[in-house]
Amino acid sequence: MSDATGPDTRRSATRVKVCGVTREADREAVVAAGADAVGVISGVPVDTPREVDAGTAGDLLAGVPPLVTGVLVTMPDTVEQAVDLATAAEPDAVQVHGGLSPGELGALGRRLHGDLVVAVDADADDLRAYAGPADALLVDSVDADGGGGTGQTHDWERTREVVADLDVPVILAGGLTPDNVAAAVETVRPFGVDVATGVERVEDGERVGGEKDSETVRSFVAAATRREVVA
Ligand SMILES: O=C(O)c1ccccc1NCC(=O)[C@H](O)[C@H](O)COP(=O)(O)O
Repeated sequence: MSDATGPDTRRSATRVKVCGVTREADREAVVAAGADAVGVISGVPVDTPREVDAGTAGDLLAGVPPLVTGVLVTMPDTVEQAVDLATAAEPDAVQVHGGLSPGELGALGRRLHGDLVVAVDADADDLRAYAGPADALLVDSVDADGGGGTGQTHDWERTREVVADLDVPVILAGGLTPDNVAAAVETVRPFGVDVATGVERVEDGERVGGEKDSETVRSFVAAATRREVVA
């Protein structure tokens, strides 16, 4: 904890996950930037340029080096579906969005080899119920289907209360960018932060969905962790 005289160790230890990696070169850029986790999205019913097929997810996750966490991000209809995908892709952790109940998430967690990250709507009332089966709770600005990658921020003050209230590590997501992530960390004091669209490549003023910009990724990690950007 920070005080008037000492360093703020919680602040400097913020973990960073970069999500929606679809290409090997982007995975390498994310790792080189010093991110703690690489998210690969597969098995989602929503239309997103960040989704890859199960085989590609497995290949991308297999190339995540030791000491960096490869996260499979999915929206299963059933526990079985998530187990099958995780068995095929062999991630270090699984992040689940969508409609599984807390009971189903508990059953899923018991069948996974790695950690279970449960993504929840920042506006939901029953966050505590979802924290129970989760190894970490990802508090996100989700769309009507429960999917992420919306690029929208939410009420950080409320999420700060969630962080203070729950014992489980909380990862802040939703509309984070290199420009706002330091303020978000300062306000929410999360265990970690997560970004997808905020580090994508921009061409002719338009964001290119599914493609990361290595410079922006580096700036994001540096801003989230207060590290210097190394050219
Ligand atoms: O990114 C997606 O398109 C997506 C679709 C369906 C389920 C999950 C998805 N993303 C999960 C993430 O962890 C994102 O990083 C998170 O929602 C934050 O996204 P953004 O607001 O774009 O930073």
